[in-house]
Amino acid sequence: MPRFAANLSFLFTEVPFLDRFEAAAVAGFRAVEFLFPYDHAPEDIADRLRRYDLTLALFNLPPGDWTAGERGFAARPDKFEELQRSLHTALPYALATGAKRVHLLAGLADRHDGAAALAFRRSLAVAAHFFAPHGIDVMIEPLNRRDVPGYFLDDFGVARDLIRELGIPNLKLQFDIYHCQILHGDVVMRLRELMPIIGHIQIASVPSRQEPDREELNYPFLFSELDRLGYAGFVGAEYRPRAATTDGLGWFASYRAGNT
Ligand SMILES: O=C(O)C(=O)[C@@H](O)CO
Ligand SMILES: [Mg+2]
Repeated sequence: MPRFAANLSFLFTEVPFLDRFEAAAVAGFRAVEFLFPYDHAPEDIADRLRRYDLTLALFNLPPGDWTAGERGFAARPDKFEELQRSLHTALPYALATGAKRVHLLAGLADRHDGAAALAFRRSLAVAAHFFAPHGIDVMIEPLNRRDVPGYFLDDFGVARDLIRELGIPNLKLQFDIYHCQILHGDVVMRLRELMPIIGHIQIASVPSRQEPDREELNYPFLFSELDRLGYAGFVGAEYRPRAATTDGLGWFASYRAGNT
């Protein structure tokens, strides 16, 4: 049975960020993830995790100025120093919380631009080697072009080839099923092919990015496929609830008891 993590940047937004940990625990989650913890001290986040007996599955490295549209800088040759600083910003959060996965955002850049491609490879290697001594895996996640126009990493095949070519053991794929379905479809065949390099999975309905209980994808089938494939990692619930978060947790009810 998949181990679900509530994404606290998307779910339980009815309450302030630090109160979402309790809300997730009360709803039956044993793990959480979120985009950015940087408005809070690492100790405050670690305290909430301890208090509610939650595992932090994943968080993102700093993205730059998110409200101004920045989406990271791994593929930005002009922002290599910022990328290096971002690793040092994130590390205390990972150490304080015990998180074993971080997501490295690629940034907005042309995938066919040679300098951007080179910068991306270098950033992946630098980030993976930076986190390796701490037992932390670095994820890269292809994002669909409709939600994030101009994002450098918008193809699962490109991500796969890069991870395989670089061959760094703690560099892995963040397989967001929502993005995969929009970009390529054929989700099950891709899960089967890519399982050896997948470090984290996320879910949402397609196309609305809401609860994984209707629309294009048959999530109960996908969850049992993850079991058949022996996936032992986390599945992040990264969707925008249609109404109150707790009203939309019907999809989770039958998994709740087994979510240890
Ligand atoms: O948008 C997504 O999907 C994510 O997982 C985010 O972390 C990208 O910023
Ligand atoms: Mg995602």
